[in-house]
Amino acid sequence: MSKKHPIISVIGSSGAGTSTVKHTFDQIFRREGVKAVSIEGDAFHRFNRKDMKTELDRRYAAGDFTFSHFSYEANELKQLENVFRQYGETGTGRTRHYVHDNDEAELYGVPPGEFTEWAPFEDGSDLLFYEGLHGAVVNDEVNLPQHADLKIGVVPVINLEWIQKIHRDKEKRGYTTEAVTDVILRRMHAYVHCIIPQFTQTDINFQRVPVVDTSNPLVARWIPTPDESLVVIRFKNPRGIDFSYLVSMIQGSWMSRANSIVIPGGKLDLAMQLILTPMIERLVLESKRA
Ligand SMILES: Nc1ncnc2c1ncn2[C@@H]1O[C@H](COP(=O)(O)OP(=O)(O)OP(=O)(O)O)[C@@H](O)[C@H]1O
Ligand SMILES: O=C(CO)[C@H](O)[C@H](O)COP(=O)(O)O
Repeated sequence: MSKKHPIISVIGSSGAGTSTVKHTFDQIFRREGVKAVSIEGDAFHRFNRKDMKTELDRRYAAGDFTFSHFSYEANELKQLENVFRQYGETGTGRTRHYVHDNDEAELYGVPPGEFTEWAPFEDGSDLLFYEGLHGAVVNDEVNLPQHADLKIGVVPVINLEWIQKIHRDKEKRGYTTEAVTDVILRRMHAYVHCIIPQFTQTDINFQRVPVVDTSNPLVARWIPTPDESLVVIRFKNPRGIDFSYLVSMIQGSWMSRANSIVIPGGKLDLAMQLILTPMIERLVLESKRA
């Protein structure tokens, strides 16, 4: 936690929708005049695409079938923790980009599967925004949530998460369904051990639930739309959350537990604005007073 230089950490598996959620945050930052600097979790992968393949082959030959981008060891989590710590203390730090596809290659001038050079954050930011796989990991080496002031989980139910990943990886990154299915299978061990434990560390989880049949996610022809889904929003600590205000403002919503509200999928953006804007305002106000 850093009152002076706050950090927001948005955590989700690959294809969960963290980049989509970042868009909503960007709108709030713009409207509220908040200057944020951002980190993508993929910037902290340990290997470029070619070296990752070599490392995977080496581990396979040695009988390790559980290694993947979800594994702690495939990522520079200590470096990430150092960036969180440094930003919290001084408001400075650095990041880079992992380039996934040709569009990003054109944007960053680096081929797909490579990293850009490290570059310092712009000076004078109000907060740091992280979005990625590992922003709330606690293990023997790191404790990331202790540095973050607001932790958000983006966790569609698993069939939907797979559909979102398969469609995004096919359309934007040029992979086949079979290749994405292999990746999902290979990542399952680390999904259970490295990804999901984080969602008990998060302050708020947004869980999209389809209300159409997704029994076979591998053959779904499109991603269930917002109108074909509900979102469960769960607050770790419901104290101070004005549920009656939220339920009255978000048409069609209801409380399913004392700390959870269910909203129609199409109201996700509105719900995020209503819930997150005052939280972000408070973080920035307190940072200016610290
Ligand atoms: N609320 C939503 N409603 C409908 N589609 C969504 C929603 N959230 C995400 N998607 C779709 O799911 C796919 C994956 O989303 P996104 O790129 O945001 O995932 P991600 O978590 O950032 O993935 P990665 O970390 O691997 O880059 C995209 O095609 C996106 O349009
Ligand atoms: O989205 C991901 C993790 O969040 C990617 O799977 C990871 O960054 C590796 O990318 P690629 O398979 O394109 O080299």
